[in-house]
Amino acid sequence: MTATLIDGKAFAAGLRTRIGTAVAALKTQGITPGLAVVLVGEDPASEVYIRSKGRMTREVGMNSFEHRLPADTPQADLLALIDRLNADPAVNGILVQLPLPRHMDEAAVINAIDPAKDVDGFHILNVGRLATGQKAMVPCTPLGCLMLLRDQLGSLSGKNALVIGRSNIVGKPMAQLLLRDSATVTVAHSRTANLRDLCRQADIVVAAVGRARFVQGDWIKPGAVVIDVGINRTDDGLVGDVDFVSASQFAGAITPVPGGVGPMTIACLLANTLTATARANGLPDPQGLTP
Ligand SMILES: Nc1nc2c(c(=O)[nH]1)N[C@@H](CN(C=O)c1ccc(C(=O)N[C@@H](CCC(=O)O)C(=O)O)cc1)CN2
Repeated sequence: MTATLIDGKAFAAGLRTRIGTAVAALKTQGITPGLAVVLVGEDPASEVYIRSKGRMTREVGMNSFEHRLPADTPQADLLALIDRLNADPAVNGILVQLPLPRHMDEAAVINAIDPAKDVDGFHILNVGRLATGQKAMVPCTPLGCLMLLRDQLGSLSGKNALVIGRSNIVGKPMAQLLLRDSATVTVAHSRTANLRDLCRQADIVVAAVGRARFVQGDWIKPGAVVIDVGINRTDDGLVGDVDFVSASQFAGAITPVPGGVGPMTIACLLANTLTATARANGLPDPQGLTP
């Protein structure tokens, strides 16, 4: 079998076009969504990501506010900036780019963001709302994976889904979203025994383990849908957590790296900013952008 390629780049472009249309309609009502992105320090990958976020925010017609702080910024100064952004009516979404410098308490910083403006969906209130099936802001990468899976499979109900990785950003919210869609979900991680056997039973594999080419082709159940969240910089360039060449021989469909999940992360950030703007203005959630 040779897998169908899931083109996340094209899907994300289509999503951004729909978002742009919705933003244009909001503007006729005098509402312009605004997204504030905060970068502390000079991590080169983060620099690339926030540049792309700024550019794509402007391309869909939203206002982009970029805040760059030096790596040795005291945490109190970052919290003071977040307070100002929370109070600013022109700002509908706030994102603090991760990772933060080591002297900062990531949870304290994230939980200082107004949950209604938490377009990353990392605030403890949004985490709890997602876990209990309430209306939440949903983390961008797993939301993007869910959109790709639904597009590929239609219904996820009754599918065996294996999430490899238990991070707060991807693994845990991904498991919640799959459960919400009535998949039967297993969460595996670096200490899981018999990972290969678990993988061979999965109709859906979401790999977010952070190890280059970790998931081998012969672990994949023939016909399974494989979503690769990994972004690993190696001597061969950027590779995912799945050994793409061998997995393509077994999977029914698979995301590439680059060009798979990554572009969906930024498109879903814009989707969440639009959703936050609609909610702040008492409007219904935009269609097809929330789980
Ligand atoms: N506050 C947040 N911090 C981080 C998040 C997040 O969702 N919120 N996720 C990642 C980084 N990230 C967005 O911030 C991100 C990662 C990758 C991509 C992407 O488009 N990747 C491309 C490849 C780009 C490259 O060459 O590096 C792809 O996969 O095709 C976008 C956003 C950690 N921090």
